[in-house]
Amino acid sequence: MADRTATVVLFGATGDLAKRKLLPGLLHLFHSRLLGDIRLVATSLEEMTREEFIDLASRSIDEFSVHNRDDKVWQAFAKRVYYVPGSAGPQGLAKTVAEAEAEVTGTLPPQRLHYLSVPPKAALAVTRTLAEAGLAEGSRIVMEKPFGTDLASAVALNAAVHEFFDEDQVFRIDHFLGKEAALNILAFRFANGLFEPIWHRNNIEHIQIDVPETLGLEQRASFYEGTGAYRDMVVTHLFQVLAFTAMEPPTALLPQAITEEKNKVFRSMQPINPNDVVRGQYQGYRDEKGVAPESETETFIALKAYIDNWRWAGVPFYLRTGKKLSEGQRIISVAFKEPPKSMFPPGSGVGQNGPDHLTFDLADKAKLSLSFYGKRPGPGFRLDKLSMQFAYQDTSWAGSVLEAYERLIYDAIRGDHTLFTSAEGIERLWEISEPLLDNPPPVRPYALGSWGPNQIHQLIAPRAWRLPFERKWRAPARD
Ligand SMILES: NC(=O)C1=CN([C@@H]2O[C@H](COP(=O)(O)OP(=O)(O)OC[C@H]3O[C@@H](n4cnc5c(N)ncnc54)[C@H](OP(=O)(O)O)[C@@H]3O)[C@@H](O)[C@H]2O)C=CC1
Ligand SMILES: O=C1O[C@H](COP(=O)(O)O)[C@@H](O)[C@H](O)[C@H]1O
Repeated sequence: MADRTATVVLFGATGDLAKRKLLPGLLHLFHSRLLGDIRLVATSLEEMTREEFIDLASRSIDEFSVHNRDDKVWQAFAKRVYYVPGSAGPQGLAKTVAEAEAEVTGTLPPQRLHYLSVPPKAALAVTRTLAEAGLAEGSRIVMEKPFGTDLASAVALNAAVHEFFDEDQVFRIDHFLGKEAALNILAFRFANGLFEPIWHRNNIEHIQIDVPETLGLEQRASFYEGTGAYRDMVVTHLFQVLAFTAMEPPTALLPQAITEEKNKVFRSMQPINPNDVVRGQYQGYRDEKGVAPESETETFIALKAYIDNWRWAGVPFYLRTGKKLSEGQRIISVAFKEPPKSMFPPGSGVGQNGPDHLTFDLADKAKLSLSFYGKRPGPGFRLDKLSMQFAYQDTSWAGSVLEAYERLIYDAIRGDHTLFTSAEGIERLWEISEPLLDNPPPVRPYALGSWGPNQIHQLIAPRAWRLPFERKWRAPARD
């Protein structure tokens, strides 16, 4: 496959995601030579020339790429970039793709990958355009989340997509599943004999999946107003991460095996009870450009979820995410049960700093830590919370990390579905969301830079949110 060329047709090429992640990611894939030659056919609603788009791409890469730009590589890539506005219609698109592929050599035709980086409401129109342009057959299509906005729309969207594309051509992307740190959950759980034997309700008291953001709307008000934090982050990323954390050992590192185990988790999830949900809206949100003055869209959500199976019955999973919060973090905390009896006398410190935790930090510079009680040196028996920590930055692999979108585009071009989500899984997640979507609790205001509305403490009591950490992570040796 490495020498098979690819044509990436990027819809929504002038949008936020394309500028921040996809254009820098495609340049990096081209530079890394993981794939054969790449052509990019960019398209959006904006009327602009090819030169103007290349200029936009160049500026985006300068601003957002995490890799150093090599000018020679950029010049070579820019020659492979084409632009066609949506107004050119299916024929115009087909013509530009033909032009882009005209000089491609090789025994096999280029693998076409259509990336739909467009708002959910535009996805269907784009699939129709592709079919009318004769670009559906033999191609692969990447669909961005959220896949629909509720069960009915997800079912309709899947059915409509299947009119033009077979399921094996469809790659529903969830970039959290492409993050190295998320993949490391699988490695940690299933490549070691250490933790899996205790990874269940007998030993685990609760789990937190906490993804606060300091970011605001970032010029995405029109998208966000109709979406909100639950659809933008929970029904997508946080539930997918939950599935990696909770699933049974898959029989193989293969798409069907992984998808089946994730779907079993989703099937076992109890419907989300609106009484177990706190919705919030940051103060000033309604004054943002593009936001309705009486908007009820939540910019924050915290909830309690249950997986009703043998492994997890009765273990609460607390999920939290929101905009304009105090810190940007992506943390999974696994809280272990405390020992049933303690020989240590009151005042010795045992249990005073919460339970033992295994913590996955899903940041780009991923970390992992295990906290436990240990003895403080000196006379008597004073206990304190200690931890063992691992950071990718401490290893010689730090430079090998592929950004999540790079990894997933690479997989999609090669036809590997392992890290993509299935129609069945998505529909089940909308199904368990119905009670909440039908009957959402009121949105409560929260201060900018806070951790959300006060009600979050009642939601988790008698436990406590782990973020903010009182104790700092050890700084990685290398940065
Ligand atoms: N931004 C992010 O951080 C992330 C976004 N996503 C997902 O990516 C998708 C795009 O998001 P984002 O880039 O933020 O959105 P933007 O609103 O910034 O960009 C959307 C792009 O789609 C184009 N577009 C809009 N309507 C149509 C249409 N009917 N036909 C063709 N093109 C159209 C827009 O063109 P024009 O500008 O000319 O109107 C624009 O280029 C969404 O599904 C979102 O959920 C997923 C993960 C992260
Ligand atoms: O999908 C989305 O994810 C980003 C957060 O992703 P990250 O990789 O930067 O953590 C979020 O800001 C955005 O609202 C959402 O659409």
